Amino acid sequence: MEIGVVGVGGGGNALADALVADDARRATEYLVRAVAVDTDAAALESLDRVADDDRHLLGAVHTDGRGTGGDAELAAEIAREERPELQAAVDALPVGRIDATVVCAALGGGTGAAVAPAVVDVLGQVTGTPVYVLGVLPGDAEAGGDGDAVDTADGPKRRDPDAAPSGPDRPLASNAADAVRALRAGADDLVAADLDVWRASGASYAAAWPTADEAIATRLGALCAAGEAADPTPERVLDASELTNTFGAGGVSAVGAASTAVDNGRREGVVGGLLDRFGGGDPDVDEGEAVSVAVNTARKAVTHRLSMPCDVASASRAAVVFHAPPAWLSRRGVERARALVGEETGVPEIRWGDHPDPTAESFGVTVLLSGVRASDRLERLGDGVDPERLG
Ligand SMILES: Nc1nc2c(ncn2[C@@H]2O[C@H](COP(=O)(O)OP(=O)(O)OP(=O)(O)O)[C@@H](O)[C@H]2O)c(=O)[nH]1
Repeated sequence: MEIGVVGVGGGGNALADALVADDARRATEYLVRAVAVDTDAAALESLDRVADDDRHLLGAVHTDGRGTGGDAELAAEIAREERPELQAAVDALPVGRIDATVVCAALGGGTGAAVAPAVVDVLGQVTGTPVYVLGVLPGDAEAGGDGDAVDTADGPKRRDPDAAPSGPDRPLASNAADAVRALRAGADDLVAADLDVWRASGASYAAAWPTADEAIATRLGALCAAGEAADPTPERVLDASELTNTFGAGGVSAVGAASTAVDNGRREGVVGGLLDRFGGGDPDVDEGEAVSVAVNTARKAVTHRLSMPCDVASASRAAVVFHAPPAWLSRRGVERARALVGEETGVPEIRWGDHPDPTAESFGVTVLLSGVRASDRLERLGDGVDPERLG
């Protein structure tokens, strides 16, 4: 699936940047273009990957380029007043070449929470293709009730911590709850990611940002790239229409991933690389071991490694991508792993694709669960979001 990406706000743009980096790391391209919009000039400046011409500062008159400091009302006003600028920003996406647009936002931020729904609305008018949101939920401790944000200053410095306007502490949880409802109503799906999944106990949230962004980007990347892989030929391609038909089942979506290190038979060093060209590089893999690696990795992905904790049995659609050296992609292993995802989720038909990659050093499983309708995590957010009532 080829996608356009729009990053919104500090966390959203860090995630968009991570997606561009993931796309660059893969042999298969899936990301056509990424644009960034923000009310914080320093955060825009600090991006590594989004092209300079694709970075757009909004609301400079209102915030002096310093972000809204969590003020979603101000951010909504900026989005209303500067709709033509939003329109111009997303006009850079080559809509004829993309299968879907992914809007990235950290939903606790003022800009992420209130500008992202406006971006979704604008996109709905300019593209005829689905619009999905990749939304980062604020961490539990970070957003322990409105205004109870923890200090994140010991994490990596992306922007000037004194630059945000003074004002009430950031209402992370209520911003995020409102944003989940607005985005789910406006977009074709919301893939939720919870910062707590990546935060080491006792560490700051800021320290978890780069890990979370890379992991979330790698998951979406694995799903999108699977449909574009051509050489060696996959057994089955999970193409754009299958992914589109998996997303959007109501509720929200979550993506799980796990990997197990395996031997790809490749030899090390320059001489080893040359030898690999003349044969070899195809290890003898025991069928029983291939099956057990596939099943155990799939179990981990769907039970412990979801982007947001949720009741997997409440999902109504699922898709799985297997990414591994060709010798490890045994038909029986893939079948058993799919069956396991079916048993865990109760979804009768598991869509799937494989991505044989002779250079892969692990057996990777990525699982998309869509139509998730039970999640304590969402129910605890702000005034409580009932996934049953979303979309
Ligand atoms: N994943 C991730 N989350 C981030 C990052 N930076 C901030 N966050 C989280 O995002 C939330 C705050 O939103 P920001 O993105 O900083 O704010 P914003 O959308 O720019 O909005 P303003 O309030 O106007 O600054 C908190 O939950 C942070 O922990 C990041 O680089 N990556």
